[in-house]
Amino acid sequence: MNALLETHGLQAFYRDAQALFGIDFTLAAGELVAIIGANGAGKSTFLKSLAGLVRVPRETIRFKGEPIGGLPPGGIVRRGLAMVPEGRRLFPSLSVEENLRMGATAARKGPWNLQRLYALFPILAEKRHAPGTSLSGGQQQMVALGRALMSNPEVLLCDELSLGLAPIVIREIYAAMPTITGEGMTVVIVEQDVTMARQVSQRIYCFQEGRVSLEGKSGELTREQISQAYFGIEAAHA
Ligand SMILES: Nc1ncnc2c1ncn2[C@@H]1O[C@H](COP(=O)(O)OP(=O)(O)OP(=O)(O)O)[C@@H](O)[C@H]1O
Repeated sequence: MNALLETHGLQAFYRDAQALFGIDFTLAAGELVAIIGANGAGKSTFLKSLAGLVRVPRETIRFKGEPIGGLPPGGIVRRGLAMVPEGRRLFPSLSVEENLRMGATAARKGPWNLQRLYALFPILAEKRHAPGTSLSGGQQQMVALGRALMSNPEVLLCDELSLGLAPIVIREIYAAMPTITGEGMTVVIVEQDVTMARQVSQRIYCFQEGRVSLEGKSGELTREQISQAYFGIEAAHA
């Protein structure tokens, strides 16, 4: 596989506490890859490492062959990786449109602009002048996703888009993925909803206690393989 993004032996720490223990990961251009795993498995830490929010050694992450580990977050966005953080993190004092414009500060060229986003999520056009935090959870997630797209990334990193949302709203958000990937975007999602992860992704990595416990094509992994990798062998036999 020709890797667009790869990690080799990626380790990450919070002070003395180790959260990742040598993650090997590859992402080809145009793929949608899902990372699943139980709470505390290290999924968010992994995405944050890719986005420059957790400092890691330079050589452990390569984007287009160039080492980018530990670069400042702004430099990583300018290179073409954007993250949709867990919990949306909108700017509370800004309107929907102002929140979206904040994503465009990296000034990368590409197909995404306000007009395209409003076509993707028409409700955001209706609410463009409302404070971002006055929206429903699902609408806020659309703003968070839109804000990341406004930087016209090559790789979109999504941390738990479905967190706290009703199933119908989760489906609505994920319905936008084919349009997003149709533009040639490469996507990594962290997703607790394993059924949704299997449906939307081509490949899955399962993390367990800071390590990759399973990797494979989403359509080929069995439920048993996934639950063993997710919960650990003892729980799977319990
Ligand atoms: N800011 C932090 N300071 C110290 N330890 C942290 C911090 N953030 C995460 N950790 C620890 O790192 C490990 C991995 O956490 P992480 O949030 O990456 O897991 P996760 O798989 O994303 O879980 P969740 O689904 O709950 O978000 C856990 O042991 C967690 O307690």
